[in-house]
Amino acid sequence: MSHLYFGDLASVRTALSSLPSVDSVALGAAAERNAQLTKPPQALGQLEGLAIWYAGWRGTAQPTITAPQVVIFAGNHGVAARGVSAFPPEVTVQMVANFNAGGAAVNQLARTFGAKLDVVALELERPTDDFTQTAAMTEADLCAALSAGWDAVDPDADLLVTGEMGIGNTTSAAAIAAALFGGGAEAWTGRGTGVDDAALRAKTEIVNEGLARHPQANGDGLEALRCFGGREVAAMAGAILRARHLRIPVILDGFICCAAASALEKAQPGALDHTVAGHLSAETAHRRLLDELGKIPLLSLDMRLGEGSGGTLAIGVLKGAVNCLSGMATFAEAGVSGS
Ligand SMILES: O=C(O)c1ccc[n+]([C@@H]2O[C@H](COP(=O)([O-])O)[C@@H](O)[C@H]2O)c1
Ligand SMILES: Cc1cc2nc[nH]c2cc1C
Repeated sequence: MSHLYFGDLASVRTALSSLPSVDSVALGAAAERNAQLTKPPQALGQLEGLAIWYAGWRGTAQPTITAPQVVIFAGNHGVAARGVSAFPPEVTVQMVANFNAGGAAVNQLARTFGAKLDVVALELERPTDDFTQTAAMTEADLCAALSAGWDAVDPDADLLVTGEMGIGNTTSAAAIAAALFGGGAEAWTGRGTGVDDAALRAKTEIVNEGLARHPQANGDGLEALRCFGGREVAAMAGAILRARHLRIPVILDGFICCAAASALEKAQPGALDHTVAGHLSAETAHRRLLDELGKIPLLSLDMRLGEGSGGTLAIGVLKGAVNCLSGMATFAEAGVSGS
């Protein structure tokens, strides 16, 4: 096997405990610039804070977004054999082919907003173990998935969206969220790709079985990732962590992406300060998860596709916000009278 960035969980913990923080000088300079732009105070609403946040992480008061990267991680889940999805597990590899051929929704959205799209398939022929029987992953599997995510981030990107494809992964995400935030399986289990009422009841029971089998995952971000999977979920966490070390701001996608991000936040509070929530998914527990993370979604369009689609759509909002901060004239420059 080729060299892994994370050889063991101790190295992951080291990466989590050495996070760079925002550039407070750039943050202050961006806020000062924003206050001088030709608009009534706060008239651009949430776009103002959004652009200032981006400027702080990029270390400049007049940033631009010219190299956004979308990465879609794909993985298969042992628990999918329990009938937790409305679709069969082979859809994961079939959709990877569709991403690579340019035929998926996220391909169109990435092109619309000038983002490059990378697809990373993670051992699709070797699903994780069924988490009701045993941990979804070994420590070595978890380190490999986190490393794949870490390695997938382009150091030259100036914005990252992490997305996923994995039949069964709303079951995995529900278990992670329940382990990290409590409240029981009922609070976190939803319809995913669209299961009916009977399948939703069975899915909820499966999440409960998993929680009962892995009590040591409660409140423990890395252990929850390992026990409940999947590889694509852990890889998103690895990518979000790498982006932090590179000071690349991240737009989070839907429920599964936010479950992955939650593992980082639990392991190291503040680990998501370089991220924003791209959208509110129609997966019902996403709102609760965003509340736990203290994130306000940029968009709310009843999307529940995954594959980074909501986060990618939000690139347009962030680009608009940043272009206003960096491109607008000040009152003095434009000769416009202030209040
Ligand atoms: O992003 C979301 O909030 C989201 C909500 C529901 C479903 N999905 C996508 O649907 C798949 C998981 O659904 P399921 O029913 O197989 O667990 C996976 O490929 C996700 O990308 C994604
Ligand atoms: C067709 C299909 C496309 C997807 N894209 C992300 N998750 C998905 C799940 C399904 C079932």
